[in-house]
Amino acid sequence: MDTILVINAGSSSVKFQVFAIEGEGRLRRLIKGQMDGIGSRPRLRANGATGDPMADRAYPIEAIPDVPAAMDVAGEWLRNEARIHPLAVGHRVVHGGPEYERPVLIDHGVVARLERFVSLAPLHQPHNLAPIRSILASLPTLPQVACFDTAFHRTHGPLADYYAIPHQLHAEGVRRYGFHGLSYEYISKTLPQIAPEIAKRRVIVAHLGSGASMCAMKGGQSVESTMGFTALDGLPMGTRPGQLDPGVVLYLMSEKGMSASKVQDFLYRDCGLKGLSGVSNDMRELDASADPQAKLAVDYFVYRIGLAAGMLAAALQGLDAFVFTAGIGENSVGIRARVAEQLGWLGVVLDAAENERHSRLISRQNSLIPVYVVPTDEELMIAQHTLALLMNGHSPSYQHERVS
Ligand SMILES: Nc1ncnc2c1ncn2[C@@H]1O[C@H](COP(=O)(O)OP(=O)(O)O)[C@@H](O)[C@H]1O
Ligand SMILES: CC(=O)OP(=O)(O)O
Ligand SMILES: [Mg+2]
Repeated sequence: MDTILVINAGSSSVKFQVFAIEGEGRLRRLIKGQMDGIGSRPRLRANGATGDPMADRAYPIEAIPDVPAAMDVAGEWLRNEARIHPLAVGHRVVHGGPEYERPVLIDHGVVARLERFVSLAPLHQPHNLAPIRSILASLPTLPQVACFDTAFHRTHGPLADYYAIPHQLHAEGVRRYGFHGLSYEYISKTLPQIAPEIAKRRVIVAHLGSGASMCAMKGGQSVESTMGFTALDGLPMGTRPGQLDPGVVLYLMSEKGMSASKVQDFLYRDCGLKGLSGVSNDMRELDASADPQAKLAVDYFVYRIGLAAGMLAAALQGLDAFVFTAGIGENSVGIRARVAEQLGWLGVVLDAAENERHSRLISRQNSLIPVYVVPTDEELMIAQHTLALLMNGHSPSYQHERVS
């Protein structure tokens, strides 16, 4: 059977899926797995096509200290236990820089170009490129496809793409790229099946995971996002601060004597929920904690989502729906309830019972803005792009007409 393997390394997880290629370019999911809880409670889980469990193993925190260790365990399981020999491999690559506005077949030249963005996504890009390089070395003829977090946002107009800095820097690539694009693309493709009329209008999608961002969509296209040049900006995250006055960085360097690489490590690994709470980067542990700093960190997370919603609603000049997705958005009843409360001034009225049930629609009938929970599937998007490149040699660009 011909299969496609998809690898998605996030900041606290390594996700993978295997799809069978069926007639007329259809895909059927065979395996869905992840090694998650990196840095808190590492756990490998994999399920087969019908949700049947194939693996469920917990590891001590020291056994899986980081993403490369998680990647090794997941890779070993796929090779030695699941015995996967794919026809092609699709990879999530977080940063595509200014030149990649659609998925691309990988060769050594592509890898070299993507290496240039390692410093712009140090939590992700090295881990995205490591399996690509290792497959290129061991199986050089196996087709590999890179799918970018940044590509979906290339529909942004200039006002959403520029910083107020000299133009030359924009020309060099210092732009507001935005991330989590594969997740937003999935929501954009799925929403027309859930709410066809609303999907054509103004929607805010909140991707709340270990990394977190929000996207303003008009007619299914991205017009604005909370993330920018790197995945540090916008909402507070597991270990990243979100929006920060650049003066804080200057202070760390000039007053604290921190080098650029120390500051980088600090901003990517020691801030966000982890830094503010001093307890954990994991929302589940913060929810369960009685520590007042843990409470402050959760309050801050909810507050900043509310602020970002105001900003994105302004970008859209109104709002027709709000969507929750990703680890926290799909699973945390409490965070969803608190965010909905923050959105009360926009006319959001939560249905507490539907929220508890994790229903697709969690707002009441009299809510001015319907609120949805849509589980994301970045791996399916990657598999579809990989198959499209295998079959036609190209994948659709997002650079359709700009939405004004
Ligand atoms: N039931 C839950 N309640 C609260 N948070 C949860 C729950 N389940 C998962 N999460 C959060 O989701 C995060 C992982 O989200 P995910 O989208 O998988 O992240 P990433 O892809 O960035 O690694 C975890 O860090 C955890 O905080
Ligand atoms: C870009 C980013 O933050 O990704 P993740 O949420 O998977 O860590
Ligand atoms: Mg993720």
